Amino acid sequence: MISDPASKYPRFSPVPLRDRQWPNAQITKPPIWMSTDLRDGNQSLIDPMSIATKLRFFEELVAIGFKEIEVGFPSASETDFNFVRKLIEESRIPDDVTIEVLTQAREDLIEKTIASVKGAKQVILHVYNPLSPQFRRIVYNTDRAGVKRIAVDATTICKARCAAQPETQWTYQYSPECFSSTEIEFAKDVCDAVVAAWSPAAHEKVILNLPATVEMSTPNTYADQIEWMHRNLAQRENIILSVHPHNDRGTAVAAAELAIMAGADRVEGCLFGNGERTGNVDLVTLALNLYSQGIHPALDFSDIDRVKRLVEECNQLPVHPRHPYAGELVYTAFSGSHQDAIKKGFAVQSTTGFWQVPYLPIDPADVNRSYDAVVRVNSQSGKGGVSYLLQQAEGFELPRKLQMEFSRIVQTVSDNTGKEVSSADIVALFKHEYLEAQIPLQVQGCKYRDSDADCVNIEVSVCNAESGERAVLSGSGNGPVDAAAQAFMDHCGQPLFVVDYHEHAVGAGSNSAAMCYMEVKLGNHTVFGVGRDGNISTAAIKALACALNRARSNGLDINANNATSNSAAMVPDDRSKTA
Ligand SMILES: CC(=O)SCCNC(=O)CCNC(=O)[C@H](O)C(C)(C)COP(=O)(O)OP(=O)(O)OC[C@H]1O[C@@H](n2cnc3c(N)ncnc32)[C@H](O)[C@@H]1OP(=O)(O)O
Ligand SMILES: CC(C)C(=O)C(=O)O
Repeated sequence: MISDPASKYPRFSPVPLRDRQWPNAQITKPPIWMSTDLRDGNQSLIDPMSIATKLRFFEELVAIGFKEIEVGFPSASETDFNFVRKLIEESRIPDDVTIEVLTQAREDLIEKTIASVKGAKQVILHVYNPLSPQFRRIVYNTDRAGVKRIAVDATTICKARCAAQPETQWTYQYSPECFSSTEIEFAKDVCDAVVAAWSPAAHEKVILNLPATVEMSTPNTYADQIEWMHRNLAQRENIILSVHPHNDRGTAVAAAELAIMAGADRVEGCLFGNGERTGNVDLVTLALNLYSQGIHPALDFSDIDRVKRLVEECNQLPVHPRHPYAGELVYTAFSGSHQDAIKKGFAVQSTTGFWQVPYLPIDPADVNRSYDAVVRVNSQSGKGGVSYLLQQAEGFELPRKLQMEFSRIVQTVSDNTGKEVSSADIVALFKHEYLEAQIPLQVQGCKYRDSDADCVNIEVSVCNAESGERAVLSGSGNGPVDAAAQAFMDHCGQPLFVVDYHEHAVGAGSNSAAMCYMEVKLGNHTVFGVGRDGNISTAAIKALACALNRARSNGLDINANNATSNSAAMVPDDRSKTA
């Protein structure tokens, strides 16, 4: 970098438009879309597409809903010429789709281009030449009159050649290449002259396409340029005003949107922003930006991954994982507060009414992306994401404090591995930490004896999973949980108090089970236990046993084999069997 860029890069001069109207405008309908994937996109590829690949892409563009498709530069390559012939000769162009072909403003190239589309029902013939001072001076060594003459002469030639092929319905398109860096009055002068040379019939319109061939200014400046042209062009009523923004500054989408607000009727671009250098404006983003504002773009991206796969295969270029609406990671939240808000958003989101899930501008389902992939967990994640995935995968509804406890366990794993923790990993961790925490105490069953409304007497059969010893623990209380707590307290020799518990069913019908999450105070320790069983009381008793086991594995001194006055001592396995 040089210390004074001002000595190397002149600042862009704005156009004189003080009473600009576009800042107050709103976009209320989609523009006319024109896909130039098979021309501007194709010309920028490392390996340009074969005829077969172009055909696949063309068919996808038709399926998406494009009605105008620039299919190539037939005078530049045999592949493009033959591709256009194939489309026409094999009747592959639907009646409501117009193909477009590009040519330089040179007679020989115009002739070849017109020959390439012989037999087509309707064609947009697109002619361009650069007008800017830089190109006049450096590339073409001519003056204003010189480049204007090229444009007007080419238009006159096109007019005559098209008239000789009347079976085709022609639309003429002229692009003053480098429009955004051309003196604006001069660009208007050439465009007016071109339209006059074509002299459109009453029902006919000429497309004037004003490219930001290289994006050189902030998008508001481009919008000023478009509004200026919109207000000053001589035959505006006979003109479809089109824009063709490139993305050199990374603001092509904004430039296109502001240009529509400024009066543009039509946008040319490529899917996912392919194109020369940093690309053309991304039509997927533009379309889905409209969609997110409640305006149907008239393009179908309801299976965005299918479109993305096809474009990646044809272009041999990947779509960035964070590409708006389509990237692999864009319906994913890693950070805790985002996951929390998304989880809460899904909980309040109903099937009707406005979309209101925070952090997700559109419903992923609308582009056939799955909710399952919405939340992913790494070391930046919090309880929201972890518990969301657990709920999605297994239907477990963890109470808040348990969510906090378990997310710390998950975070330790992700900190240690430095990697994302998958949904399957989270389920396995949860099962290992809680549902399989059956050492030493494993609940085998329970019985109630002589119980009434005020007092439940319970006998819990347990087994020491390490030694195989068994015991029956007895307790009494005002309900099954209270009675079981009493039995376990006596057994482990520690004061035991159930702080909180939460239950719910998972699954349905014969596969349904009860889940119980229990917060237990053991001595000075608070610990969670989780139990799952077909019987709701047994699930609670298993949760209690789980809490004891976890307290012990966390270092709390619990004598699992403790015998007290009202509980049985553990006995070896065979003795209990024979008893
Ligand atoms: C911004 C864009 O993306 S524009 C589209 C760019 N795409 C392409 O160019 C597609 C591939 N192009 C090609 O293969 C070639 O350029 C061809 C086959 C079309 C033409 O090749 P060539 O005849 O060798 O011409 P080339 O493109 O090098 O241009 C040379 C001449 O054409 C003139 N020329 C270039 N562009 C234009 C234009 N748009 N209109 C009129 N004349 C032009 C130049 O002034 C130059 O003239 P000179 O020989 O008198 O100095
Ligand atoms: C031919 C024109 C429209 C072009 O591709 C450009 O200026 O980028």
